[in-house]
Amino acid sequence: MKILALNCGSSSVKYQLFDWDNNKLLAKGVVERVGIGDSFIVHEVPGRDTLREEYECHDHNTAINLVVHTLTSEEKGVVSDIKEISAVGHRVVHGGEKFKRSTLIDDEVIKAIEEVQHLAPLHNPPNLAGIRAAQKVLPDVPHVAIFDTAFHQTMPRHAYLYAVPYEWYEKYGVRRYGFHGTSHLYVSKRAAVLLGKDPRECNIITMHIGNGVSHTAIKNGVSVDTSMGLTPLEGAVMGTRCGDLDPAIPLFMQQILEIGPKEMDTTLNKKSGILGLTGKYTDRRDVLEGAEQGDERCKIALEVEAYRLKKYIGAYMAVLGRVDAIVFTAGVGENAGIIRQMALEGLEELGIKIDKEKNLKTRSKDGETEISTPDSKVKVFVIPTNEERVFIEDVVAILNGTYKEHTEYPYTFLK
Ligand SMILES: Nc1ncnc2c1ncn2[C@@H]1O[C@H](COP(=O)(O)OP(=O)(O)O)[C@@H](O)[C@H]1O
Ligand SMILES: CC(=O)OP(=O)(O)O
Ligand SMILES: [Mg+2]
Repeated sequence: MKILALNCGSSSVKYQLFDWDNNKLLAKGVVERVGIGDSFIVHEVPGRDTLREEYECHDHNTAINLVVHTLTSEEKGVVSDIKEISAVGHRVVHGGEKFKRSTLIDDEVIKAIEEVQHLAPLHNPPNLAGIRAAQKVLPDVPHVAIFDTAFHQTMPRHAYLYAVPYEWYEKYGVRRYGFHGTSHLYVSKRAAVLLGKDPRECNIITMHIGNGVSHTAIKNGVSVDTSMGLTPLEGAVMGTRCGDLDPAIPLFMQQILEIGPKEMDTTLNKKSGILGLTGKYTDRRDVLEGAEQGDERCKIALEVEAYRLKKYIGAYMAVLGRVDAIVFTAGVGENAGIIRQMALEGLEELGIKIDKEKNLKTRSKDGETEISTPDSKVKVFVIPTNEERVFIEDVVAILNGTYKEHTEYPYTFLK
């Protein structure tokens, strides 16, 4: 059984093709700059040279066709016929309150995803475009939706409710949903394996720091609080998103700048965060280099980002009471030792001690690594995330009728 995992972002399509029966990754890759111009595909097949090819993709439909063409092409491909693909798993960022688990896609599911797409405007529309395009090229196989929000549906109401008129929740679904669920699920379970414990006995803080950034407090294996909210705009400082803010600021600035809510929404989602603070960069590699060369705005951006990370660690330690481990993951969390150090320094009294040298050296390519000292009460791990692995396992479990709640261990990566 060969399963295709698709993660359609606003301007990219990430994919993995996995041979389940032989437990083997056949290929993975990404189409970048979809709909922007100068798009290209990076296609990796284990044991072969990585391929990078320019190919203009004006929309997600073209990008999905390119992915399928690349996977089935004679010289670059890994399957000879598209019919070898048995099912497709799609990341869907916002599932609202309706989806507490992964679900086989039908017209009703698509309708429900459409109904909440205004809550994740950067994410759900491309997710839907990806589903439609993939259904067109693979009409006869099951397609499964895997929701970012599903993992967080265990949050208690005191964590997911905002202190606004209660009818906003009842009538309009205004509450905290949380995102990056498959990443928080994957790395927290892997942390339990590293701790040698049952995930249901572990209290873990997961720090997903990529372009989008979110943190989760996981108590006895389930999400009890998370930093993103109604939309993926709340919480940490992100590449282009502001994160936590005095809610008066947008109203105040809308009046001063004489702009409407749409423009404000664009500013907070696309022109804030690291980009807003530096005025030029979103990629932390650029920011780190800038800071090293003395650029004051890059230094400020790093300080603000790291300080916010530290605040969430403190908050979630209070939420959990006892913490077994803190996990850093995603592009920045896995690779930027200096940002991890800035977030963790000064927390020794709280039982968090870092091996400074090891931390600074640790990168994604090193695999799962403990960066705390042996006498640190709280273990700190860098764990490369693998959201697509969760998609694939959910698809297989749904097809086999063995799908269970995640606390009941359907996942093979727990071994
Ligand atoms: N070596 C590195 N040092 C610092 N940051 C890095 C490094 N490698 C990648 N990143 C950061 O990771 C980000 C992308 O992370 P990723 O998890 O792939 O995000 P997303 O899935 O949200 O696109 C980049 O914007 C970049 O800032
Ligand atoms: C929800 C979210 O922010 O996702 P990403 O990090 O992929 O942008
Ligand atoms: Mg991501």
